[in-house]
Amino acid sequence: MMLEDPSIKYKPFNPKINLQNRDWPNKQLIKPPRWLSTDLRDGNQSLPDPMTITEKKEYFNKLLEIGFKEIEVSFPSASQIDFDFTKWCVQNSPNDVAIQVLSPCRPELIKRTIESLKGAKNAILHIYLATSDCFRNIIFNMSQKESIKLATECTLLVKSLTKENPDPSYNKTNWQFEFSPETFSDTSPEFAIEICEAVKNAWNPTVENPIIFNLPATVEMSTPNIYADQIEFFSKNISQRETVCISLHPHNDRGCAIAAAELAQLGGADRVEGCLFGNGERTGNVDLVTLALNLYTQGINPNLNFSNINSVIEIVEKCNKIPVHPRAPYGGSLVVCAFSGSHQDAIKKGFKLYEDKVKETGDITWNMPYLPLDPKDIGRNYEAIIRVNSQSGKGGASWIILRNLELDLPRGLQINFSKFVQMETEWKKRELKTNEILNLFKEKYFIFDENLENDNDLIKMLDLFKLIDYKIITDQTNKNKQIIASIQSNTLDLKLQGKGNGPLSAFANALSTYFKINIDVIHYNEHTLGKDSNSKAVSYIGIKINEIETIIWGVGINEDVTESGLIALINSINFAIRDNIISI
Ligand SMILES: CC(=O)SCCNC(=O)CCNC(=O)[C@H](O)C(C)(C)COP(=O)(O)OP(=O)(O)OC[C@H]1O[C@@H](n2cnc3c(N)ncnc32)[C@H](O)[C@@H]1OP(=O)(O)O
Ligand SMILES: CC(C)C(=O)C(=O)O
Ligand SMILES: [Mg+2]
Repeated sequence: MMLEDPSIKYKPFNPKINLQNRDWPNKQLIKPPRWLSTDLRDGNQSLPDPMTITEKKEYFNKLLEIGFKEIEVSFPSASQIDFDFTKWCVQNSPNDVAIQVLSPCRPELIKRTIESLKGAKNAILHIYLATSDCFRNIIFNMSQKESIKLATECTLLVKSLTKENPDPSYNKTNWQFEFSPETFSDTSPEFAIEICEAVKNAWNPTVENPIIFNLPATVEMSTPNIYADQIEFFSKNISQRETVCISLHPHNDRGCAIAAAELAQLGGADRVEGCLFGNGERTGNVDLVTLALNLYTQGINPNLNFSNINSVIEIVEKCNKIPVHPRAPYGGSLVVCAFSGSHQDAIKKGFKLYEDKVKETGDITWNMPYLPLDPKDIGRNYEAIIRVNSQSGKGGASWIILRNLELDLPRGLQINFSKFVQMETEWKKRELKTNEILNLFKEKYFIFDENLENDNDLIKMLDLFKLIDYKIITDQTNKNKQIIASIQSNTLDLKLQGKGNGPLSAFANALSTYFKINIDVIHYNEHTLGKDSNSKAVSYIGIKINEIETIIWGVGINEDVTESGLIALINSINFAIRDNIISI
């Protein structure tokens, strides 16, 4: 049960950090960090079913494809799979990629770990020892002094077995060394410096080959500004800073890992360790996809390529056996979808302006309501952005019609169609899929293809009038038009005649006479469909019958623009017959 007064059980985190004049709040991120993927180690160790070798290989190859140059591939002393996979990496990783492996500060495990790297071109040997009071007291019963001694001895052991190892199987490797004062986020800042100074002295790094101090938020203890302070304090107080690479390893216990990683980079960090989509112990490691794409949307190349994010998600889900959350930043399946009407309206208008601007000026600067990233940049198409349910407005359905049928519906027709869509979503109590919307549109406005059997059955079932033939005669004296047209339904075969100042008004008059109604053409517009010489024309017509307020819409498509208008008019009559506005 939650306590009414949690302060009797939980104390506020206070790292007692002595940082005067902190610099990080005035800085901005201007370049990407060195990235390390720990998917195959920290991510893997947190899975209910750790990856098989086959899965690890597949994952590793995807990490290479994304562009990772440092990959923590295993904990070789943990299992034969990890050991064997490390050996596979030694054989198969490209020359410019460093494989990293982890071992606790336990000499026998360090020896086994280094064995797995025999023959590697580039390797990072990573050891860890928890340094916080809590861990030292509860787990190891070790004083600060004893911890420094163990860390130093283990570093010297690593040194003798790696960069100072005379064995030719080891001395050709380009060795880097990483030390993690595990639980750094809960460690006294002064003690973190003290133990890292001892390790640094033991390793003896150079500017060309710096030591990596990985400063993990093993457990996220506080708001991200505190982590940034801890990193800035470390960065300002560690000696020979130029021989040190400061690495971050934020976990996400409080849900702030992204912010912590970003602010801590401002605090002076050079490198970030994390996992794709934030897999990892408990609430996970920091999500490298989000960090990288956050940089990208600020105009900074992150050096990681997520041009085909779906292929990344596929591998991550398959190998981790954990789904990527539909709302995961950037990658989640629902992230580039708008269901709500006002969002759809804004996105639709934004796209229209953007596409026109690109066409006219070549300027591709992105400035889109609700979409911080162009979905195409990560391999997503625009079709899926707008989806339609009961929360949608006219813009959503008309976007889908535009994108799929190339029909740029006039506003009045959009409003008219959206009422049918609304009824359908409420009746079905769910989202309408693209095909359902397209079929609904075709059915409501009779956009049938006579070459399709199904469509032909519908034409017959609905008893629609079709335009069979027509002739336009121009009166040479007053330029008026006369139309002689044949229209046909299942039961009727009609020859109609009418006059007007154009083919449309002549046909409207012919129909008015036959149906004994008054037809007013209130709206007409047309555009071409497609871009080649065989393009068809589409016409949209809005009519009023007997001065009734409701506008009845018709759509017609034909190679000939005049004929498309006549078909649109016939379809508006079909619409009126179906809705019992006129009877035959
Ligand atoms: C924060 C992190 O993610 S750290 C990485 C954690 N990852 C893993 O643990 C995955 C792989 N681990 C394993 O396969 C196993 O735990 C092994 C092979 C490392 C060790 O297995 P075991 O020898 O059976 O020991 P066990 O797992 O029970 O570990 C506890 C022992 O290690 C000691 N230990 C724990 N952490 C550390 C450390 N950082 N440095 C040194 N010793 C440590 C404990 O004090 C304990 O010693 P004790 O048995 O004398 O009390
Ligand atoms: C081993 C270390 C770096 C770790 O995973 C952690 O502290 O979270
Ligand atoms: Mg970790």
